[in-house]
Amino acid sequence: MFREDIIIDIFSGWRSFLRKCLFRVLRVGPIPSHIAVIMDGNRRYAKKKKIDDMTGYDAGALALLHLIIYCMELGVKYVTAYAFSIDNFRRHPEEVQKIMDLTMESVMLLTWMSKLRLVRVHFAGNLQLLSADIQDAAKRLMESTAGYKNFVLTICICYTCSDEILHAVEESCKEKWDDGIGIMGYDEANDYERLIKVVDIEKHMYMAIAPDPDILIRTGGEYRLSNFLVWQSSCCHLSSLGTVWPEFGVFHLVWVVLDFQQNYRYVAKKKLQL
Ligand SMILES: CC(C)=CCC/C(C)=C/CC/C(C)=C/COP(=O)(O)OP(=O)(O)O
Repeated sequence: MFREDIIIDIFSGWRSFLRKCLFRVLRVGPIPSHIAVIMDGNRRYAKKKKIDDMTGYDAGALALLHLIIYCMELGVKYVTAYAFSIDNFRRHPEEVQKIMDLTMESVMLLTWMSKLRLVRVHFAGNLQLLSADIQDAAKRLMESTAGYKNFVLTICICYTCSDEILHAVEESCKEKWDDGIGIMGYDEANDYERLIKVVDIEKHMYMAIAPDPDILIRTGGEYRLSNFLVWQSSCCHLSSLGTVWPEFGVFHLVWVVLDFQQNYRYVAKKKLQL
């Protein structure tokens, strides 16, 4: 479903010109560095449009592609999308296969886009749960784009934040063990001391590649985090939109950024007080 001409089309034409004018105005205020999205409502969109659920996911993937390009134009440096949670393996096998197919297609499209040397692509999650061909293609894409600094796209796949924390704790313990240090220690006063620190855990998180999100958008009218970036979102601006994900467009993005700008000073002050 992804074609290269779709990208060329989004970048050109009068719509692109109007969008750039709108973004220029928006840039008068603070621009978020990192936007994360929970793309909810693809099947509801399909029902509404009387199309099959799989075509709803195609429309969702296209909406994500649009968001990536809008964010690049706006000056947002990091975009993170929740494509597939570990819990989603419990869905109908056809649906699971559809999202895996879309992942493979996106890897191919992003490999084509990587010729532009603009986007660093990162897959965050328990990648061992993916099939061998997707794992290989994803790893190759991550390696080949590792040096690009302009824009970082993270696709969270086979991801839950609890799994991410478990993984980071395991890696931190292994590191201490390899260094010959036990997990708990006692100082001279016999006070309990933690040898695994928050910085150790953060270093081993799948999301260590990006700063914490400034905005977390959830579409589909839900107000839950669904195990997405729970560790990273203590200070981020949460935005729940009633619109279903495939209908998310440039005006929704503008609205969310304006809302973020309105609350910016308050959130920045809160961050300093932490
Ligand atoms: C790059 C890449 C792999 C893109 C993936 C495409 C995509 C849109 C994935 C969304 C995955 C998902 C389970 C969304 C929840 O919506 P839902 O359909 O469960 O929503 P609903 O049932 O509440 O309507």
